[in-house]
Amino acid sequence: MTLRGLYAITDSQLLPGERLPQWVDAALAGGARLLQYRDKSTDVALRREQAQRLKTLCDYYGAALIINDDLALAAELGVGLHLGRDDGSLREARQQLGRNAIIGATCHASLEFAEQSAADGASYLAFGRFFQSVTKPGAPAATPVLLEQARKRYSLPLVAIGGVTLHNAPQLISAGADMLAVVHGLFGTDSAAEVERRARGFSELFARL
Ligand SMILES: Cc1ncc(COP(=O)(O)OP(=O)(O)O)c(N)n1
Ligand SMILES: Cc1nc(C(=O)O)sc1CCOP(=O)(O)O
Ligand SMILES: [Mg+2]
Repeated sequence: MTLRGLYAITDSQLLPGERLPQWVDAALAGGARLLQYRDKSTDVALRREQAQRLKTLCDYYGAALIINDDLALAAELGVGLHLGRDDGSLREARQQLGRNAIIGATCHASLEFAEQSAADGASYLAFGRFFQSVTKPGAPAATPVLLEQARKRYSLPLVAIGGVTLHNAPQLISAGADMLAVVHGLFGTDSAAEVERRARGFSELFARL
């Protein structure tokens, strides 16, 4: 699958109960290509059930599901994985999930992290945060210039994350982002129709720029 376009990321506080599948359905209907299940709870049964439900939705829309942090759950469902700097070995994850699995790596604002992640077998390199983030205000800051430098150095897909909105998205795509990873700027609304409208807006930017 081509890693380009909107990368939707879930948030358990923004999407409680039935809002999770409904808002995700809207994001996928609006064109999101990747969906990350990001849930920091320790309720294994609930996480398994929710991830399975999201996988069914992704399959329907032809999108790819990525699990945040949890190699065991990704392996159980046969889907992708996103790992941060302290979330375990990317090499081991690649070995376990196989060469075709999508495995993403957090690189913050560091080309050294990017170098290491590329060598360890990452499918994409994620940089951020580019703007003030409601979801993760303490994440280290990155700039579009870094994205331009990474673009020159890597042919791997580049993901931009952190405070991304429809308003600030074009400058990240112009700087070289292949995917925009978005939580609040996509799901932070009380209306599923608005989620779909935003998702379409992001998707159209990739068609245009
Ligand atoms: C696409 C993408 N990029 C970065 C992150 C952040 O991962 P991490 O640093 O491990 O932080 P948590 O998301 O686990 O809080 C991400 N999840 N997705
Ligand atoms: C999970 C996460 N990681 C980040 C990083 O910079 O590594 S920023 C972030 C939160 C993204 O949510 P929002 O779109 O609401 O800002
Ligand atoms: Mg993590």
